[in-house]
Order: sequence, then structure tokens, then C-alpha cells
Amino acid sequence: MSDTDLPGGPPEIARTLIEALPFMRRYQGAVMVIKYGGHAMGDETVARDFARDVVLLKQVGINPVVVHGGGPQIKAMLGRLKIESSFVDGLRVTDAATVEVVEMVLAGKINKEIVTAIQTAGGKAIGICGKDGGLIEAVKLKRTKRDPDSLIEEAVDLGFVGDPQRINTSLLDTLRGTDFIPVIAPIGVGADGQTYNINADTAAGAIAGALRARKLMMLTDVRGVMDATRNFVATLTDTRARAWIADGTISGGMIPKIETCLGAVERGVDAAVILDGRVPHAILLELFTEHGFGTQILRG
Ligand SMILES: Nc1ncnc2c1ncn2[C@@H]1O[C@H](COP(=O)(O)OP(=O)(O)O)[C@@H](O)[C@H]1O
Ligand SMILES: CC(=O)N[C@@H](CCC(=O)OP(=O)(O)O)C(=O)O
Repeated sequence: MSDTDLPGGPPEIARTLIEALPFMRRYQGAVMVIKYGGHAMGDETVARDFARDVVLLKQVGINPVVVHGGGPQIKAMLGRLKIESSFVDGLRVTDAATVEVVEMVLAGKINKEIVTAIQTAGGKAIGICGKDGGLIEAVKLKRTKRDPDSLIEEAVDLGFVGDPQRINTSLLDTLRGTDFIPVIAPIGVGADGQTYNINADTAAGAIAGALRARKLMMLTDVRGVMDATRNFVATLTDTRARAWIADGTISGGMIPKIETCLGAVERGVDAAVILDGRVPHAILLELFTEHGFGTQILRG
């Protein structure tokens, strides 16, 4: 039997593994923060593949840290409980009843589902939220909006939406030398014990910055960042990103995502990438191929 009888068979698999080798060597021991968005985790097969990818990273000596969202799942639970919800610039306005549901869904249900998926894929995972070990110290997020008529900056009250002030990495540092993969729900805690709902992108960026991660990967439900004509862009600079936010090319949930990536590279993360988590093995394609897979956010 010749190689041509084996389309996508052993020779191609071997080539793929060989191509991955230099990247595996380059990333040996590196911390990779993976933001796993609520939209990216919808499908059961994709969720299983995600877990397998994370286990593979750990197996080859990389240190994945998973920070997850769960916006659609929070929406569904709030709907069942008949609690109304609204968003300002991609952030959920969070009152006392809402923050309770957010914590239940994120730190309870979703966090443990991801832990179970990783364990089922043969890895070891430990699920925590920003309260555990005082991981994410937060304060109430301050937001202002300019009134288009008077041009005066007005305060917008988002309720219990948190702004991470300090990331206590000691628990994550301890886990780094072990087999355990941390899975983090974006719930923060105030000095007074108040629970805060933190946008998962923001939490992932703060954690990636504090850990000086090699890469921050933001898994979402689009190919990457799209320009005004809806074409995929492979790289996006700071200046262009800000212009596109101002003219509406980038909107909604993509705004905190881009702001987070910009903040992370400023804080010393080598690369921040937005990629399609619905594509099977998106993480492996990003890390172990020459051209990567998503939109890379750059300074300048
Ligand atoms: N320029 C843009 N390029 C890509 N997506 C965009 C853009 N502007 C807005 N979006 C929206 O941002 C969404 C991703 O943000 P979000 O829904 O918060 O995802 P996640 O739940 O994964 O965090 C996309 O589904 C898309 O509708
Ligand atoms: C303040 C704020 O908006 N918090 C988010 C937290 C979850 C999240 O960010 O989930 P995704 O990554 O799936 O969008 C929320 O309540 O939906």
C-alpha cells in the first residue's frame, strides 16, 4: 500500500506531530491562560474536545489555566427565575438577586462541568472562583458615559459588577508544579466580603497579567475580529482597535474582549489572541501551527 492510499492517514498524522514539536519545546513550562467563553461551550462534542486539548497541553509540559464565562447560561437561569437583565457595553447590570444567580451558575454548575470534562479526558482539574485563596480582590466597577447632548460624563451604575484590583497568585503558583489544572470562575470578592460579578474576559486578562502568561487565548463564537466589511483580520493593533470601537465596527461583548487583550499585552503577556472556540481543537491549531488560528492583538 502506498502513501496515496492513506489520505489524512499515518504519514500526514506523523507530519503534523513533527510540525508541532518545535512549538511544544518553545512552550515548555509556559503558562497559557485560556478564556473559555459561554458561547464556545454550547456543544457537547466541542466541550469534550476542549477538555482533551487542555489535558494534552498539560501532558506536554505546558501549564494551562482555564478562566471560564457562562453568559448564555446565566441568561437562561435568569429567564427561568423571571429576573430581567440588561447590558451596558457588554457588561451585565448586576443587582443583588442577579449576583446570587451569577455565582450559582458560574462557580457552581459551569465550573464543575468543566472540571468533570477535564477529569473525564484523563486530566486532573481543580475548580475555584476568585474567592478561593483570595484569588481575585475586587471593587465596584466605576463606569461613566458621555451624554451626547450636554457632553457631560455621567456615572453609570452597574451594581455588583467587579473591577479586579489584586490577583493573589499564591494558590495558582502552588498548583503550577502539580498535575492539577486550575479552572477559575470569574467571581471576585471585596474587602468587605461583597461578591462581585466580573466579566470573564476581564478576569482572564487580570490573571494572565499577574501570572506573566506566555499567551492569553480568548475562545469565543466568531472566527476572530471582523472588519467593517465582516472580513476576518489576523492582527489588530491598539490604534486600529480603538478606532473600530469608536465607530462601532467592534461592539457588544467584543469590546471587553479587545480591551482585555490590550491591557494584557501592556502588562507583559507575550501575545493575546481571540479565536473561534467552536472549531474542534482551536487551541492546538493556535499553539502548534506556524500561522496560528485567531486574531492576534498587538501594541502600537
Ligand atoms: N468586529 C467584531 N468582530 C467579531 N465579533 C464582533 C465584532 N463586534 C461585535 N462582535 C460580537 O462579539 C461577540 C463575542 O462576544 P461575546 O458574545 O461576549 O462572546 P463570549 O460569550 O465568547 O465572551 C460575537 O459573537 C459578535 O457578535
Ligand atoms: C459583568 C459581566 O458581564 N459578567 C458576565 C460574567 C460571565 C461572562 O463573562 O461570560 P461570557 O464570557 O460567556 O460572556 C455575565 O454576567 O454574563
